Amino acid sequence: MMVEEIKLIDYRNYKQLQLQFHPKLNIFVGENAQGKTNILEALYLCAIGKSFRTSKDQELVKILKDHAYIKTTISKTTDKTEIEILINKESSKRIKINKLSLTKYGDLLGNLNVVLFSPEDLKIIKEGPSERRRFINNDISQILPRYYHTLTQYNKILQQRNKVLKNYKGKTLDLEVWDEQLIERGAWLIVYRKKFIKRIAILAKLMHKKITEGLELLEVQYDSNIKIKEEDELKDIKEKFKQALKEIKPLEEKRGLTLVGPHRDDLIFKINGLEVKTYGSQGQQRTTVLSLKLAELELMRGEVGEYPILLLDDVMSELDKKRQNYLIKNLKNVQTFITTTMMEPLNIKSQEEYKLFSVCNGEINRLSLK
Ligand SMILES: Nc1ncnc2c1ncn2[C@@H]1O[C@H](COP(=O)(O)OP(=O)(O)OP(=O)(O)O)[C@@H](O)[C@H]1O
Repeated sequence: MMVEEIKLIDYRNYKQLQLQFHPKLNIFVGENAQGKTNILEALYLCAIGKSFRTSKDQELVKILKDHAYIKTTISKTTDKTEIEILINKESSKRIKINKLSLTKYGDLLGNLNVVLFSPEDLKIIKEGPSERRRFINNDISQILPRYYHTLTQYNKILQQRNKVLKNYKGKTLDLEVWDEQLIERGAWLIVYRKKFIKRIAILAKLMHKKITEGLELLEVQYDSNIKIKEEDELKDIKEKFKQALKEIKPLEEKRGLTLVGPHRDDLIFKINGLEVKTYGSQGQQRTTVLSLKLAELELMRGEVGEYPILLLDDVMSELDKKRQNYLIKNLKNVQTFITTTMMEPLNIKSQEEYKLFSVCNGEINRLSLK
């Protein structure tokens, strides 16, 4: 799939903008704080429905304005889709697909698939489990919108269950109603995470092996606090989740919190048997993320039948020459959007293969390289 065109009105530092994109490679070059990432953010917003930088939609509206408008035209092998988002500073945003308003924001997912790679992604390796869960959730939700709906329901039930636990005053607690619902949704989420992680692990291992010319073996493992096994199916997972809740109940009553379930899942990354988070060098951590991103592209293509678009926000300068070349070489069939402050690291030869845009203070001009 590809984005043919974007229109922005009063979005971030753009007053009015209309751009036609190249089907393969689009490069945004400019100094710091000119509006390069804002373009990538607008594309991401059309795919996921929220920014990757803020949870506050009002921040996306140009200062001193009341509304922001974003429109993208997406073309796929079989059809075209128009996504429009109107953000009002005072109320929630409105989304339209082919002129029809969406009632549920989750229905946006799957219309435009995206993989984002930014320096922030190192958090997937370095920081706490919530970053890794976000990575898993974002990806599966794009491939399988039902996953997003189930996750939303699970989180609501979890909140309610936690409220009951928090108000526990030493009486016998009857959590059965909450447990049933939690297990129903939670086990389903675990099944899909298990499938997703198994596939991403195979692909990431392959990518990593190629990038490191066979020197490093990358393993991605699912770390669930419900002791599930490879062969477990939905009914086994439900049973184990139920048992785990039963065993942990006294501690949950003491702590006033739900302590087992997919909201506590994690991922483990290992290179040649050693955990990347603890023992990996900066370079190994970056390469692990690169392998993961390339794996995401392949996985989405396998599921959706078309490559997602790829947003590379300021990451090229962080990779060494070998990895940059590997990345560019592997993106032949993927519509890619790159932001950069310098052109040199990109090492792209033919002008036919890309569109180059210069970004300066919320204005964009097309450039050609001499
Ligand atoms: N709501 C807003 N209204 C007006 N301007 C905004 C708004 N939000 C951000 N900006 C401006 O957008 C610019 C930042 O844009 P962006 O994050 O795209 O920069 P960039 O070109 O990617 O920079 P860098 O190379 O430093 O990452 C800043 O000048 C900031 O003041």
